[in-house]
Amino acid sequence: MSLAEDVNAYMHAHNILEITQAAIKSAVKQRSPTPAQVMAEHLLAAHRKSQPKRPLVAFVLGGPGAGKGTQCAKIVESLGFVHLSAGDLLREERKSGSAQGAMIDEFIKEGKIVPVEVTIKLLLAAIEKADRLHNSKLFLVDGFPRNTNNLAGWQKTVGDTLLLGGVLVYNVEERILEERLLERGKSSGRTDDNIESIKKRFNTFKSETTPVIEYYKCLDLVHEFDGARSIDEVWTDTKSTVQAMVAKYESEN
Ligand SMILES: Nc1ncnc2c1ncn2[C@@H]1O[C@H](COP(=O)(O)OP(=O)(O)OP(=O)(O)O)[C@@H](O)[C@H]1O
Ligand SMILES: Nc1ccn([C@H]2C[C@H](O)[C@@H](COP(=O)(O)O)O2)c(=O)n1
Repeated sequence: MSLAEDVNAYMHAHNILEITQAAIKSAVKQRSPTPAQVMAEHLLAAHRKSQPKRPLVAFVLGGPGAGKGTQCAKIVESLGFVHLSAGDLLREERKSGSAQGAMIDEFIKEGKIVPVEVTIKLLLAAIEKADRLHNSKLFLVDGFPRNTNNLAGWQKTVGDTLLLGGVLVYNVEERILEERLLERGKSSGRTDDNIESIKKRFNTFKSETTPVIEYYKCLDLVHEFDGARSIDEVWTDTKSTVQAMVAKYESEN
């Protein structure tokens, strides 16, 4: 095959003429003073759309009892997300009775954050299972990343293979959180819904989770909510934020 034939075959196989013409059309249509930029953006968007869809992840953070699980349940019901709670996965793993289970038990009672190697394995297994069995593409990762160790583990293991659409953060003052958790503790059976563990969890949230939220604020990914309002009021804001996140994801992917 001659060089010219080889080039023609490559251009034909990859639709290069059609792709280029569409990029030129969009620059001309806009009468843009910077056509190269418009064409580059058009080509990039076309490339993104041609790639397999990366799942969308929204992290959900806030103090203990801020209403993360409550709002996640509503997002699942109304917007079709899969909800993965790091705390629930750890509590489930604790039941295994292994040495790891005993370690998790101790960390939870002490309000400390379990090393990320344990948590990330559980989260990724759950994401892969939902993607494989149900082709799920929308995930809420609740209670993660809780500290810089969680954050570094996510970046190292997941990186850009999943698309982080945003971080939902529920703000509620400690006095209200304490009331909610003590009330929940009457029936939850949780080993950390008692006043000693609650105080430790508050300290961990302030010293370890707040810096992670600040980090994501710098990346302009944080959506904050006043979580002290009624469940329905918080939901109204949550719903519109998550709907906008999904709309952006669908249009760009
Ligand atoms: N907006 C709200 N107003 C009043 N009570 C609420 C509100 N949201 C949640 N609750 C109640 O507060 C308790 C804690 O809520 P939830 O379990 O959703 O919080 P969480 O942030 O997931 O907690 P944790 O981090 O401890 O798992 C529950 O009993 C729930 O019913
Ligand atoms: N990323 C995480 C999430 C949770 N844990 C442990 C420590 C928490 O106090 C506990 C309960 O979590 P919650 O249900 O309140 O989200 O689980 C952790 O170590 N790492």
